[in-house]
Amino acid sequence: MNWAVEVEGLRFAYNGETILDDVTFSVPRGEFLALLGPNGGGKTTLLKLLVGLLRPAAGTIRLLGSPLEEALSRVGYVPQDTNVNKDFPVTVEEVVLMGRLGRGRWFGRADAKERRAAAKALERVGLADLARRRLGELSQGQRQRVLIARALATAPELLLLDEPTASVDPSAQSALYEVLKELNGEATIVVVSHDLTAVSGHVGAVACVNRKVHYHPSGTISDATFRATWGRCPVELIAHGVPHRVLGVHDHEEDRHD
Ligand SMILES: Nc1ncnc2c1ncn2[C@@H]1O[C@H](COP(=O)(O)OP(=O)(O)OP(=O)(O)O)[C@@H](O)[C@H]1O
Repeated sequence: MNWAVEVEGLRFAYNGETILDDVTFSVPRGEFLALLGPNGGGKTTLLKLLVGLLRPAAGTIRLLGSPLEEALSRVGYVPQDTNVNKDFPVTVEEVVLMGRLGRGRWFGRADAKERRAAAKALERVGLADLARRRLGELSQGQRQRVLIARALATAPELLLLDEPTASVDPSAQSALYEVLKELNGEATIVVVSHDLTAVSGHVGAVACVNRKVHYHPSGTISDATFRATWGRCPVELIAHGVPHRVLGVHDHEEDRHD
């Protein structure tokens, strides 16, 4: 099997408090995987481990068939926190170019090819008109889209996104998932999301993260896993009409939904 992500026996603790415990799962290349789970379950921590921002206490991580450090140049990462220093004088285009240029190069020296790649990435997230604007002048949702464009500009083989649509309005949200779906033709995608409706329409697989990781290749979560992850049957999490392909069939559904 050709794997995009291989995690084995992963353990991580913050200040002695175990956040992820003996986590083992693999993601095949070409997958579109959503990481779901309760607040504080460890989703962001897991992504940070996958891009080498945190080091595990135990276990191994391989990406794209190579040890993590060797693969990172082929991996794109969109972090959750898009807050920037509003006075930092950097334009939208420059931020996107930062994704493309290697270490030791200044973004002022980008050549025409790199600028075209940046422009194309901005176009894909619907921000072509804002290329010359200062990042600090943008709304949070727009900044989130700039960070996605920065990751797209590197043409990653594996793209990891941490709640990329958290501050994006509903129409831009589905547009972004369409972009991700299109990109999925070229890259394996792992996205953290709380938006089950958006997730259910687009992803192929889901993984529930809460100290452990339960991977579901078919995109269906069983009632037992839901309980193990959220600690209860989360009937209130089920948006009406969300396909059960993602949510699975719940014991109480017939009683509580009409
Ligand atoms: N820098 C840190 N120092 C200490 N504890 C941390 C730190 N960052 C996160 N934590 C703790 O680790 C746990 C997991 O946090 P994490 O952000 O990975 O969860 P999450 O599943 O992404 O949550 P959410 O859905 O709220 O974004 C939480 O209990 C959190 O308080």
